[in-house]
Amino acid sequence: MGFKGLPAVIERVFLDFYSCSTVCVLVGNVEEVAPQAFRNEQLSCPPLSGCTTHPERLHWKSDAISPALTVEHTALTFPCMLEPSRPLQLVFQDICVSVQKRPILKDVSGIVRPGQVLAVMGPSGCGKTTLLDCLSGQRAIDSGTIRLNRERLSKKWRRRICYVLQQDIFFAGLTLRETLEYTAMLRLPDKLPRSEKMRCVDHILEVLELTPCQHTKIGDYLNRGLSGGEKKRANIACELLTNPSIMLLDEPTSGLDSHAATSLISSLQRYAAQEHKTVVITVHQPSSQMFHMFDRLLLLCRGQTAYFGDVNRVVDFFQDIGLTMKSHYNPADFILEQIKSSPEVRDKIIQAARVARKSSSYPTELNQDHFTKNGVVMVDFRHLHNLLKDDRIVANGVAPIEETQSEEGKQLWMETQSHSSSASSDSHDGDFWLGYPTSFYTQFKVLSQRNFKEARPRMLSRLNWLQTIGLGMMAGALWFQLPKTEESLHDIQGWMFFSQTYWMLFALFGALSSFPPEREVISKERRSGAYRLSAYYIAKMVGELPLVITLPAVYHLISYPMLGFSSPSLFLTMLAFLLLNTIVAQSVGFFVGACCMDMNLSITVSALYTLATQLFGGYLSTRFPSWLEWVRFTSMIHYAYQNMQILEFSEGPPIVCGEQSKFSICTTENPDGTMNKYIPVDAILDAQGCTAPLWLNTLVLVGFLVVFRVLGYIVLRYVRCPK
Ligand SMILES: Nc1ncnc2c1ncn2[C@@H]1O[C@H](COP(=O)(O)OP(=O)(O)OP(=O)(O)O)[C@@H](O)[C@H]1O
Repeated sequence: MGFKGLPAVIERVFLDFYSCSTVCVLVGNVEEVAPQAFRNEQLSCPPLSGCTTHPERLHWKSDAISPALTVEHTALTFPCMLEPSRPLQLVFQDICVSVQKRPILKDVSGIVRPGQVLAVMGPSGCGKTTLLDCLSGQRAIDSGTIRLNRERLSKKWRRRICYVLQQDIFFAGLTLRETLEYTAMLRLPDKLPRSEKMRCVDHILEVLELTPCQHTKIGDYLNRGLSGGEKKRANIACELLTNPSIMLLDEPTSGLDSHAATSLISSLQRYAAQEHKTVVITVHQPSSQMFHMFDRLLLLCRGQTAYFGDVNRVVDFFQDIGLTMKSHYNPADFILEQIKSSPEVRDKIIQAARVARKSSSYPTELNQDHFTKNGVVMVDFRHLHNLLKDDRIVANGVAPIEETQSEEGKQLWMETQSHSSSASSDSHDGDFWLGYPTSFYTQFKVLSQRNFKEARPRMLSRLNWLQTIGLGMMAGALWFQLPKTEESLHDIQGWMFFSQTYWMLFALFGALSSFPPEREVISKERRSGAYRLSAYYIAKMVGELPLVITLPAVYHLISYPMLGFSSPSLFLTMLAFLLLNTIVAQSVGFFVGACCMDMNLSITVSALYTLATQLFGGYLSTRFPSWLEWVRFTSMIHYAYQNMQILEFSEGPPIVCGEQSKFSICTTENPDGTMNKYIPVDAILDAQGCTAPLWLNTLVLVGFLVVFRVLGYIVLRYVRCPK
């Protein structure tokens, strides 16, 4: 097989700005030719995966044996080596949803083809968001069907559908670019090199005109960052990155000025047309210019279809039932006014929409029996097929369309054929679309980096540094160079108890407050199938670890030597135990934060627990009513405090007995007639009614750590899982 001249063609294709996403149509023996061709050319970017590793994805004409290899390309505008996403036709039939027996959607049907934009309009509360929730698979429907091409919507499609929510949910402290970079690292497949992922980010920023503000923080109501419109576009940008087949956007234009809204819809419309995406947008009151950018319109009225069809025919539809629009009037305003005018007019419109369903121009895919007639699947793939033919788009699983008698261009696929083609398409891109896009390791790495970056300004804020240094100095000054005598014993224990309690509560409440804002982002990302919960959870623990131990370490560094430094090894051991206790308390904070959706409730629960754990810690009181004795064993401060005492009093300088000692060991003579000069550590602990050794206390603390972290995971996994 000769392919002289090919290098130039390939080079041209690949050096094009859109090089790496160019869909190649190789006509020839692809198994032999393509890999060799791509190998021979030292391409500036790794070869298109679809061309090399998945030859079946190519538009393949085995009978077209050409002496020269022909390479054609389409200007798909995704500038990186993403898998070409398979165009999907979205068909929903007779969707019914009710909440507490109140119908929210009633027999709502529609169809959107690849390259089309469907606008869902209607008065507030008519069910637009509910419909998008259903189409994204995030809300169960009572009856009806939702199909992508010919297959019913199921969980496996979730990564092909992107759902841009009405709310803009982000980490406020990250910049726009950081947000997009982390999204790209998490949601684009591992086989794409980092440089390619960054190219995708650059491209999306450019397409959505976000480049000038890429280094601006997202911001929130306290710290201003991106404007409302920029946040909206950032929201869309995050979803676009994954190159989905279907885009659902809930009111993307709300809060934007008329120009920004029109320009956004225009970008989306161009994007849908060029890249054959299926787009559904809910809008409230579009301008006339924006209205005409949509291809199809679904008008909802109290959960029922008031119109479904071409945008350009809606005015005629209203005219046919005697509702005439004045010239130069915005059709969007006109139809919404009619729908809201009076119950009679409303009923008339809904009735007319029902009649229209029976007309011959109504899409046949929306007929009840379309997908099941005679055991065959009838799909109108005319549009898809034309796209494939005209634009040389090669879509996974759509390529082997066999044209039968093409009455009105309809394709008749035997069930068996369609299934085999589907199976192959699903299997060859299964890793990306059906499994997670990235490995556990990548998810863990990226999420821990993101967690560190996001949490650092919060946990190591200037205020926290000031507080820590001030507190360390204050504690050091208060307990400065205490003599190791029985008279000072209570004060030394005071430093230990205070240091333990303060840092444990600091970590607990820190973990608690980090959860509510983070949970929204995590739920959104998990719903879209971006990563495993386990990867997030472990990454959160690891990413925040250096942050949670920094301040207690600084405090210890300042206050402990001021208290009285005896040896470096004791200093380090005390530090290690202080940090262990802090991490244990953080686990409790994770658990409570995961359990309680309500911040007030979680603060109340934590305050109760921490007060109890302090009271039973062994410093404030050593005598407990017998029926409350057991509570001290649930107090993490009890174990932490015991450990500090064991270390300090056994490894450090011994405590000299007081003149009028309350310890019997100091007042009782030894058998050899001598008196004890020092108070042994056991005697100090005995006085508090505790004698557990260091290893046992440590084991219990580690048990607290493991149990609460595992419980936190179980709660997030099974109780607070995003719907
Ligand atoms: N989980 C729910 N519980 C109770 N009512 C609900 C629930 N979900 C939706 N509804 C009700 O269903 C109706 C449709 O809500 P939906 O959010 O879909 O409307 P919408 O058309 O998107 O409104 P808007 O344009 O104001 O955003 C509303 O009356 C809403 O109160």
